[in-house]
Amino acid sequence: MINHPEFPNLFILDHPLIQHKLTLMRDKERSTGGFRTLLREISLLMGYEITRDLPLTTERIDTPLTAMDAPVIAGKKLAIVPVLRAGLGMAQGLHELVPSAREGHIGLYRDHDTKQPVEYLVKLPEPEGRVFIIVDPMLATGNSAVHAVDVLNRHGVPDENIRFLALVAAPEGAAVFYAAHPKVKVFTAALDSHLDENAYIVPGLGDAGDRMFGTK
Ligand SMILES: O=P(O)(O)OC[C@H]1O[C@H](OP(=O)(O)OP(=O)(O)O)[C@H](O)[C@@H]1O
Ligand SMILES: O=c1cc[nH]c(=O)[nH]1
Ligand SMILES: [Mg+2]
Repeated sequence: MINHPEFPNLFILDHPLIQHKLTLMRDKERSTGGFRTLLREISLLMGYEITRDLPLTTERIDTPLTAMDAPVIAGKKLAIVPVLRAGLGMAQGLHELVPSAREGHIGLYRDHDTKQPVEYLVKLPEPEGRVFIIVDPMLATGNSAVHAVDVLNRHGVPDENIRFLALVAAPEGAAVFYAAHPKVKVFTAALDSHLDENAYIVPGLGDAGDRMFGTK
């Protein structure tokens, strides 16, 4: 994991398997089914990386041979919050790692002309004592990511209890997000080159929602 020198809250997950799977996903010939499978797999690997620092405690258990104090994850409970639609594919992978995690949903789409997020659904679990992981494959202008964190703040979740997991980020969006929420750590597999005139990430992977669901 590499902390980006320009954005103190941005971490690049450079594990070879994550990088390899991202390359397969970027390929425009990848089928809808292949894209969806890869998004689940890569999210599982990314989830493994970003949960490395979860605190452990011990619990007394009995093995078939003896009693022991065995390690278990301590403290805060997790909530996974996909930003609809494409975040749903990432949430699936994380749930395989932490089946007991609650799941909230934030429905947003980017307005074609203004590039501002339009909210159409918010449904979230109770905030108390919970760490929230927002998942959305694309962080382009950063407007949707900032909006999603604002929604959680209004719900009573402080920035310290929020993490953002993206697959690909643009420098423009990383800067916008850092300015708005410097305490929220962003984890991504790649920081790409730039945004094009339609605010798509270059080289990117296209429209993540459309590629995952086979829409246009
Ligand atoms: O950083 P931004 O410029 O805000 O762009 C990123 C957003 O765009 C995509 O969603 P989209 O609006 O395409 O909705 P969809 O998932 O329903 O296709 C993506 O999944 C993010 O939510
Ligand atoms: O490149 C981009 C930018 C926004 N949303 C996407 O799905 N892809
Ligand atoms: Mg889309």
